Amino acid sequence: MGVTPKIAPSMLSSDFANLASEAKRMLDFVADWLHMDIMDGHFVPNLTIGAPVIESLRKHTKAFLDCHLMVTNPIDYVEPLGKAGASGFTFHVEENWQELIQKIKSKAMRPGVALKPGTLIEEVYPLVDSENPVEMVLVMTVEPGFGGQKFMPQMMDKVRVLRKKYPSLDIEVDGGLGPSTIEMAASAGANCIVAGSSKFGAAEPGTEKC
Ligand SMILES: O=C(CO)[C@@H](O)[C@H](O)COP(=O)(O)O
Ligand SMILES: [Fe+2]
Repeated sequence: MGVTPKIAPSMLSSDFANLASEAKRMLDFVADWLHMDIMDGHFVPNLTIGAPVIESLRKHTKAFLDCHLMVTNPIDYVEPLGKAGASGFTFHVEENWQELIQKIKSKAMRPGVALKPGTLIEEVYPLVDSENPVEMVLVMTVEPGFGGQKFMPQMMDKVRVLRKKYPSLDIEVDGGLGPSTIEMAASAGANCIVAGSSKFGAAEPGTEKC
């Protein structure tokens, strides 16, 4: 694509007791967006944060809060997250996507759809081709649920196919991205890179964008 990808540190790897200062540290060094993983302990076997935490963080930053919903019934989260100040609302492919997209937009958030490693790429086409489309596709490069897992390079085929079909779509990759994998994702066509453990584990998260 030839553009510098956006970097979205996953706050899941931050020190939650110091969320505001951790966010500031990332924004000062490297972050374009802050990636917020919302997990309900049901859709995935991990429980993280919800609207109250987004609301608290919003008081400390104007940054784009890129919320990745790993929950059963994401529609129940639209209103509270909209009120809390979320910027992006990315849900995993599900049947009632039309209503979901409409509701997300009505709360002034940016809708996105996420693909687990086992989800076929064809499943997102209707959501991107719709008259009321999602504005981003998130390609998961690990199984959802936890930070610090190993990048799955075979997911780059999905990124390449999506980039070819949708030249101006935002394509985000999420899971196991770091110095040795970011280049592979960017050259496949990803223009938003989520990086959790690699950024928070680094003494210096780096000033480079990619
Ligand atoms: O959505 C998820 C995990 O389900 C991610 O956003 C991870 O939190 C990314 O962390 P790293 O793999 O970069 O450590
Ligand atoms: Fe995520």
